[in-house]
Amino acid sequence: MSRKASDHDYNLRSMTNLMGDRWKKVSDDGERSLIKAASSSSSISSQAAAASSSSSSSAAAAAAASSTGDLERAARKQFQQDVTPAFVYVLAAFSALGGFLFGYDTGVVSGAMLLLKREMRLSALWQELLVSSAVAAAALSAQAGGFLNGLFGRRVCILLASFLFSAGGVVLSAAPNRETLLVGRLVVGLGLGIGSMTVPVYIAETSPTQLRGQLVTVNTLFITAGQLVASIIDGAFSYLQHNGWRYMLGLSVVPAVLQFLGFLFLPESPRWLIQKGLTQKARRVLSQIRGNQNIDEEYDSIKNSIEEEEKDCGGEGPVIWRMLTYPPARRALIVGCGLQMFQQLSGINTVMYYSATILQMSGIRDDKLAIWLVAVTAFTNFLFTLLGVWLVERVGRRRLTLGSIVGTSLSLCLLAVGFLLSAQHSPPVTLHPSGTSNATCTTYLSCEPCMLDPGCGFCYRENSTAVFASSCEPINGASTDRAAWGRCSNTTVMRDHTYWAYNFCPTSYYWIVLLGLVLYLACFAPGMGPMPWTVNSEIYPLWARSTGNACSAGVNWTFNILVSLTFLHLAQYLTYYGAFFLYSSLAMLGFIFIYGCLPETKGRRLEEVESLFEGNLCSCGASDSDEGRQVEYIRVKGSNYHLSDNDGSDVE
Ligand SMILES: O[C@H]1[C@H](O)[C@@H](O)[C@H](O)[C@@H](O)[C@H]1O
Repeated sequence: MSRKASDHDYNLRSMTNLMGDRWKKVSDDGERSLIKAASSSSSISSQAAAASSSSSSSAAAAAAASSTGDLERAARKQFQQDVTPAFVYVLAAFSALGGFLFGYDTGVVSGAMLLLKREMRLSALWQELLVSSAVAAAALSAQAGGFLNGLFGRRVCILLASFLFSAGGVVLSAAPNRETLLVGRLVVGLGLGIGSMTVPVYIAETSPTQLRGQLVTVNTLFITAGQLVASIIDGAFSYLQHNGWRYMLGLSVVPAVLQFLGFLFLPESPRWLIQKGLTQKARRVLSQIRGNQNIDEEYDSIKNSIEEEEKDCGGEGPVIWRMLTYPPARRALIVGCGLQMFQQLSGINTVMYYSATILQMSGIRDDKLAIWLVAVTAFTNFLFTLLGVWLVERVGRRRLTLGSIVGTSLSLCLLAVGFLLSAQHSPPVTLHPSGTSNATCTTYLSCEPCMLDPGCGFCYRENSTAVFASSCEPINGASTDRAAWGRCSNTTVMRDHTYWAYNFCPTSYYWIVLLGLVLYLACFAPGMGPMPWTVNSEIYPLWARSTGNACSAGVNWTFNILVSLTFLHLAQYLTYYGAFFLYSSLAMLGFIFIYGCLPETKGRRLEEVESLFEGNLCSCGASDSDEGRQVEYIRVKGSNYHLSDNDGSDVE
């Protein structure tokens, strides 16, 4: 069937001629109203039908638009109004509170620990336990989340996660001793695991195709917002030496309760309902979240795909076994877990954690100021994730991830070069006091080996041109913020220009490291930060979606903990530059993996994505050419969408 453009239609073919290279144009100009849709003619017909059913306002809007640019803008705006009822945004926002809690609870603990270790006299082991227990619990509970999602649905799991976040927050803020703190962190960790795997799935399953990438990416934006707010709260309450940590850890209860209350009223995912045979309810929910659109086609497509899946993949045994033995699902699982693994191996959490030190290297030695500057790092991460939200539906997941990981790898190299130059020009130790309890520290000849020894720190004076009167001294017990004795045993910043550097060396190459840090965040945050979550929410067939996301979220948390726990040892054995060169090479490996294996899912219905994994695992990259099979539709002036294939011909 050939769709004719009405008199009022804007002819896409002539428009694209006018534009020359349409793809470049689309990504160059966000206002262009070319919206790509999947190639299935059925999906097109329903979208077009839906669009034509509410056309009167669009005519008025477009009539006012006189230039091509205005027409395109009007078309895009009208399209979004017609196709996306506000309810979808409400759903996404309440769900993404889970992302916020993810970011807040993982971010706030470092600031809380600074106060806690003094007040509760925590040993290094207990500090490590309190930080890592939540992440370890998350890695495990993500697996349980997969099972619970399949059994009770997305909504119940989000309710459970927000309940755990709230309960954990209350326990933490009221904790009388370290054992109770540990229980609180474990409860929060259980919430983290379940929430982190459920929220992206729920958003993906409720969003319309053309907005799905953006809305799921908003969840990662909320993660970075949570990290940003955590760093601000850490900064603010660090002045409250007594009980400040109770507020830091307890404040997460607010968004958690808000999410819990919201989800008492929000609906279950229609896809899960159809899978469970609750078809009437599913239709009601679909109508509710699709507003004035005709839902028949979407409903039928989900239902058909479930029936087909049951025929094709309805083998016996646990879902994970069926996934491993059914090639398309197995390939999707490898891609999903690989993406999450490479996200963490690119060192994001080390770089974020280490940013305070990098900033101290740049000459900011006041601890309080360094805490605030961590908020600047978190803000940069947030800002560039926002760029990712804007780019994901414009350039697609594949290109965004590839570009991001190349940039990430190069900026890690730059960071490493900065550290290498700093190490090569490390200031010498000029004073060697004798007769002290820790003889090893006093034997180091320069700052670099002294700084890399976890038991020692560098104490020095400096004027505008050089470092002098420097010594390597043991730390004061478990505390790393001052020396055990001598000039640096009082406080971190001395009045007479004597400084204590625990995990950095004074260097004039700090600007390279600082540049590396900014470039790293600018490259990582739009792509490698959000895309692993976004892609995982889309690539599994419905029967395998909960389990697939549970596994990949588990991989994310496991590598998160592995990378954080090994960083200091890595730095000790390989030095800082060695560690960052290693992360850079791992990111390069990640590039090869993504180039070979990640297909483009943009513009495809969730039910259509499985077909992308039907070839060989590493021929997915070829799916860039799938764009040749996609069509674009645009609605301007009148009531119809004009459909055109990539070669400009009308769609049959
Ligand atoms: O996608 C998120 C995000 O990039 C965060 O900044 C990071 O801390 C998480 O580990 C990651 O999973």
